[in-house]
Amino acid sequence: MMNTGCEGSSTSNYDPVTKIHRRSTRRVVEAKRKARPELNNYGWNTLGFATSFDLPPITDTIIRLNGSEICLEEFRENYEKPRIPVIITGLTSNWAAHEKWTPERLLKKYRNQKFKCGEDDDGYSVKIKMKYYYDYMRTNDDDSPLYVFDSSFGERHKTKKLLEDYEIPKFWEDDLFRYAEMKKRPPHRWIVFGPARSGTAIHIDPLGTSAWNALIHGHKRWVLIPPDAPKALVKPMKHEAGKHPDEAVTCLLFLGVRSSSWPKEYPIIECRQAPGKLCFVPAGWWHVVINESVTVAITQNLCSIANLHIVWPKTVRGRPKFSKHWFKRIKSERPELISIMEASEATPQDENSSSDSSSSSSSSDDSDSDSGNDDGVEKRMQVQRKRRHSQTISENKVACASKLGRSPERKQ
Ligand SMILES: O=C(O)CCC(=O)C(=O)O
Ligand SMILES: [Fe+2]
Repeated sequence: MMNTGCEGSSTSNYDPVTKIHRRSTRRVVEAKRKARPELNNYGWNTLGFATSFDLPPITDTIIRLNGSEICLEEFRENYEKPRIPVIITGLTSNWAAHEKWTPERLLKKYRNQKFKCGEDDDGYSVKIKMKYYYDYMRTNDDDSPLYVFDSSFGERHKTKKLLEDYEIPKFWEDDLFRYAEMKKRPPHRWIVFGPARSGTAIHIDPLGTSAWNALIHGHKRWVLIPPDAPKALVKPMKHEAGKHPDEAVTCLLFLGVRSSSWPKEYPIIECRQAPGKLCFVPAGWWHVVINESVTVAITQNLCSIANLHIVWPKTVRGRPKFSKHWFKRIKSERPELISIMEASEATPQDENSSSDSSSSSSSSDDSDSDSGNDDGVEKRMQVQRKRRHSQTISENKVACASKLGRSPERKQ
């Protein structure tokens, strides 16, 4: 493990028991208090997942493609339009990120830069310096650790160079949100890094967008569930969710419990993602993602021609002010698309859309997430504002965990 250097340069700052610098401990404690105050008394490692949480063996059922062998039209017709999730190789081989985004190199270069690792109760970002988070990533034993999920790295002077280390792959260059003014458009790109057991709870991405998620370092496990699966099937009820209702670990335990009775009409896709592979999540698909180890990834959400008919009505409902601005820009830059937008408003909504308030995204506010919030729907982190449940179901969880460990039959 690399020497992170002494904060304050005094060796007395180094705690040989925790193997981290004392200031890291303090900063992490502060971030945790703000991001998840409901765990202050309960504790972050109470469930012992660091030693007991095992993912079941995987039956990897996702379609894999070599992106360098297919053209945009093929991708659009065969995968994007029919909304089929795929893992794509061959799109990131020339990215500098593969060299530059190891945890160690990120630490070295962005040591004193702050990244967002949560939101407080009032919706403000909780940020932590890379050097403290790095210590945390390599030493924590939390059940569901803090996760860096930062959408403004590309706008900050000291971190915007990260944009040079990757490029938008050819399949998603035509993101129609790019016609909106940068300051007005919804958050659309995130650098994401975190340790084992961190991840993203089950959600549908906001505003009917699709997403690509390119993994640079480590391994992720994905579970993807078709858009028409009812929320009650995919999400744990409050009484089943315990202290981590909106965490990836809980969702995976819950889906494991459900595996034997899973209805065949909603076939689950599971996969393991390795570095250099990119996961395409079509509009409307539920997904839960867990990191098997320390991972570093970049993800972007977009509106393409293929999902404009889904995105537009949701944007009108969810971001009325922005939608007016965007409509004007599309009208002047891509007038041929206006008919798709107008027709979509008149057509019945996509599968989960009546409940899509619920389905929508990581924002995962059950009451409404991609509707009714016109000023900053953050893809993942509004989840954290909803974590105010206090049921104790640890016995249930232990039962779930052991079942999950034995039961790989989640695939259909
Ligand atoms: O890498 C992850 O944790 C998943 C991210 C995700 O699903 C999202 O950004 O919407
Ligand atoms: Fe997502």
